[in-house]
Amino acid sequence: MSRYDHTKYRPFPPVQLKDRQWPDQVINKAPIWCSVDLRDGNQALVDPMTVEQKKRLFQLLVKIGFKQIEVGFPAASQPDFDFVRALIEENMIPDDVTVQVLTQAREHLIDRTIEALQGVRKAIVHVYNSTSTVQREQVFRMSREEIIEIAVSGVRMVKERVAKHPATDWRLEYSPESFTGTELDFAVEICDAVVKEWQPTPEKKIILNLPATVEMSTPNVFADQIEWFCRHIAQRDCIEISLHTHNDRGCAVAAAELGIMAGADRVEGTLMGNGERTGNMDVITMAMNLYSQGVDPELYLADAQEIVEVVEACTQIPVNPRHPWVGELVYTAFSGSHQDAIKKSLSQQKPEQGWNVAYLPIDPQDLGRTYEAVIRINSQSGKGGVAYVLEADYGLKLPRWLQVEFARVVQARTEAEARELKRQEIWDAFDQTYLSNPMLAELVSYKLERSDRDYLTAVIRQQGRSGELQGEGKGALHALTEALKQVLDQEIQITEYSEHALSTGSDAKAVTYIQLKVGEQVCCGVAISEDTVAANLNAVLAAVSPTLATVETQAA
Ligand SMILES: CC(=O)SCCNC(=O)CCNC(=O)[C@H](O)C(C)(C)COP(=O)(O)OP(=O)(O)OC[C@H]1O[C@@H](n2cnc3c(N)ncnc32)[C@H](O)[C@@H]1OP(=O)(O)O
Ligand SMILES: CC(C)C(=O)C(=O)O
Repeated sequence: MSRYDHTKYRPFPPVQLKDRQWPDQVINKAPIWCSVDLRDGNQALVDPMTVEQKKRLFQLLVKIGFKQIEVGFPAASQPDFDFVRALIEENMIPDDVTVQVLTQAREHLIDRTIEALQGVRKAIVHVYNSTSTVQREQVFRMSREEIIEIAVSGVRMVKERVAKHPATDWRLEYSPESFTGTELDFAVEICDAVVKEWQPTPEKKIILNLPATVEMSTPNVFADQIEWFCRHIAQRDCIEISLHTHNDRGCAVAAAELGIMAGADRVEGTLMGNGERTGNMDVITMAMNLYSQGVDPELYLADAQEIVEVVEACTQIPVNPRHPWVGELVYTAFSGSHQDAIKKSLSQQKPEQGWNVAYLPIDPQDLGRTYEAVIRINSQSGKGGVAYVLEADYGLKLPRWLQVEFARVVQARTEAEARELKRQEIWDAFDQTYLSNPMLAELVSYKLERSDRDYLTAVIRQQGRSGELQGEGKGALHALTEALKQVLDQEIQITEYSEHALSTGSDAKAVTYIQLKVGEQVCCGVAISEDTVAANLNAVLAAVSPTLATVETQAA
């Protein structure tokens, strides 16, 4: 019999809430954020953070703008205790930041927790106990009443102890841990009992934190749980409802978002979602989701690279290159149709109309990323991407027909080498193909006499051989093609032509792109020169070079 047997699992029961209101809500302001990186994040690490690592991460959290930071479980270990002491004794906590600490509802742990907080200006003491059916029945083996008693006596112990330290501004947070696995009526009953014991006021609210300790359902069911809870809890005006979602099903952010729509005020989470098992709710993702909707997330995430570096250094967990908003590759398109759309959209942006770029939900520059990294070239890329690179880095605005031709050159290389081509390599390929190929014929000098017709005398060189061409026509280009017709003994027709300035100022250069039909053959040439006429002539010479090279006598 296979162990891979889904029938041993039961579906999560839906919440009976027919008139749910949350689906019509819109999030139009940031929730109260609380970082739990230094506690939930820390407790899930292979090697918990040292005091020094915790200090570094704390400073980053402050810089980002968190006003509430859970700094640890001081009764858990000496480093956790020492870190809280260091924050207080080294005066590291800004006036507008409140530190939060977690403790079980056990007397010796509460004593040690309060001891760690001696002298702090303000603090949130966070007490939890498990309330879910499975924990009550299998772990604690207690009745509902006994579980309520753990919570209420824990809160009472905190209340008695903090009363002895009136100089500190104390707040209480209570978590019915494993809320998602708790019957809703019981979650409300135990929280009502805690609220009654603590006696909060509308001015000094208690925080009731409803954790998806384990994510057990789709986020809409979690939102139903939150809306049901908010409707049934007593003294709602004295309570801040907080969420603490985990990512077991990969929906922690979605659950927190829907939970806010369902009436919660506050969200706990970690940077990049580090935390137990699949992690905590990722604050960066949720904050940037708000930002991308035009809502101020009230967290400053512009130094995304620094955030990634500090988190990686403190957690020893690398950030996935596909991580929402801050991953290395999340603003990069390799695929042709994406590149084409991004290139076209970017060129049409009007700041006064707001950001509206295909495939880029935000402007990467907001998070310190460059447009250069947006388009990278491999065998999935197309002409638009190649053209974008040449324009962004080298100012070349390739006409469409040349984009098509050069993209073939790049495609052949990426396929042959089975790898990405770096931007410099794209330029090198362009340069070698069109500009500095040793077999190209080039103009050494020219003389143009203008009257009703133009008379051109040009000295050219190709592969060490030089010679003179003479022709007349309407303009220099025409005169040169007429001269070349004689030499090559073939019809020459200019089928495409375009030119533009390459830079401005005294060192301005012109670039000419030309497509010719030489006999039945279509050939392209590109030339760059400070002299527009020379650029035009050289582009024609470049285009005819393969044919010219086969003519024995013409330039010898
Ligand atoms: C969902 C969460 O993330 S909750 C936070 C979890 N984080 C941590 O546990 C990290 C820090 N924890 C620790 O370092 C340790 O667990 C300590 C120091 C707090 C406690 O250690 P110990 O007392 O040795 O053991 P342990 O944690 O296994 O304690 C379990 C006992 O506490 C009881 N208990 C567990 N949680 C709670 C609680 N929140 N409130 C009251 N009692 C609790 C259990 O029923 C069990 O009782 P028993 O000894 O009678 O069987
Ligand atoms: C202590 C609580 C809030 C917790 O970490 C959880 O339930 O995941």
